[in-house]
Amino acid sequence: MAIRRLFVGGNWKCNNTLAQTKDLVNNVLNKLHFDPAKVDVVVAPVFLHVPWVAEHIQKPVQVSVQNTSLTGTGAYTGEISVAHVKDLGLNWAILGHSERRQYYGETNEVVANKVKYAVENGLDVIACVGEHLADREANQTNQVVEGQLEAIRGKLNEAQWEKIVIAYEPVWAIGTGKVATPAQAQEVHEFIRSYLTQKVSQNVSQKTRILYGGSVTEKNAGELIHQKDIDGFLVGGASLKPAFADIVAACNIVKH
Ligand SMILES: O=C[C@H](O)COP(=O)(O)O
Repeated sequence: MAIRRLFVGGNWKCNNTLAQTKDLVNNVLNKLHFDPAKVDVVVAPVFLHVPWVAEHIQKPVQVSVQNTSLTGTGAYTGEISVAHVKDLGLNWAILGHSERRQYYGETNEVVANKVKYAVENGLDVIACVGEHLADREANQTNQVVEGQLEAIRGKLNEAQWEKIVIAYEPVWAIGTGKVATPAQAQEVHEFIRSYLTQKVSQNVSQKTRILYGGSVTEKNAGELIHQKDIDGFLVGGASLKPAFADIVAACNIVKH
């Protein structure tokens, strides 16, 4: 089995005043202790705070955006293009988060096109997938996740998967305190890995990091990270707190 470097993403969503962001960077993120050979740590502030964070955060913590435009630069009022992200020297974007899908009408097709455009223009992408509670109750979890992955797969060639991290985030577990059990998360992660083996390649399947997201805290991170196919987390609420340091510490390991 390939050894995959673990990954902890902090998705700050639409939270924090600039003062709170500065406090989080100065007092939590710039005091993290981790080995970048073992774990990538990537945080995604609101767009307006990204330049300040990018300038003041200490490496090896990296900075991501939470969305990018489907288009390049030009007459697209309100959008932020991949070129703007690259211009700040940043390399990461979260795309297809369920909140983008749910509140901003991003379909599988839109998400896949954004992923393709971002990857072709040099970004690494945290591509989010996950089912709603009704899907899970109707035993449709795998079908929903497969549909989301199929749309993305249709736009990428095999080499481009090197720039993809998948985040499995069951919508019913996001911000609800209802974390998936380690067994529930592992089951879907295993499904995603086997999807990659069958539909892309064994090599991509072994190399691609698959993150879990949904009510991850310092209390459950330790057990979740030891599941075979969980390669890290995309953390929402807890990434705004000092507890984020404990989640990073839980992932500062080499999994065999
Ligand atoms: O992107 C992060 C996920 O939506 C998880 O959010 P949460 O940790 O607040 O449940």
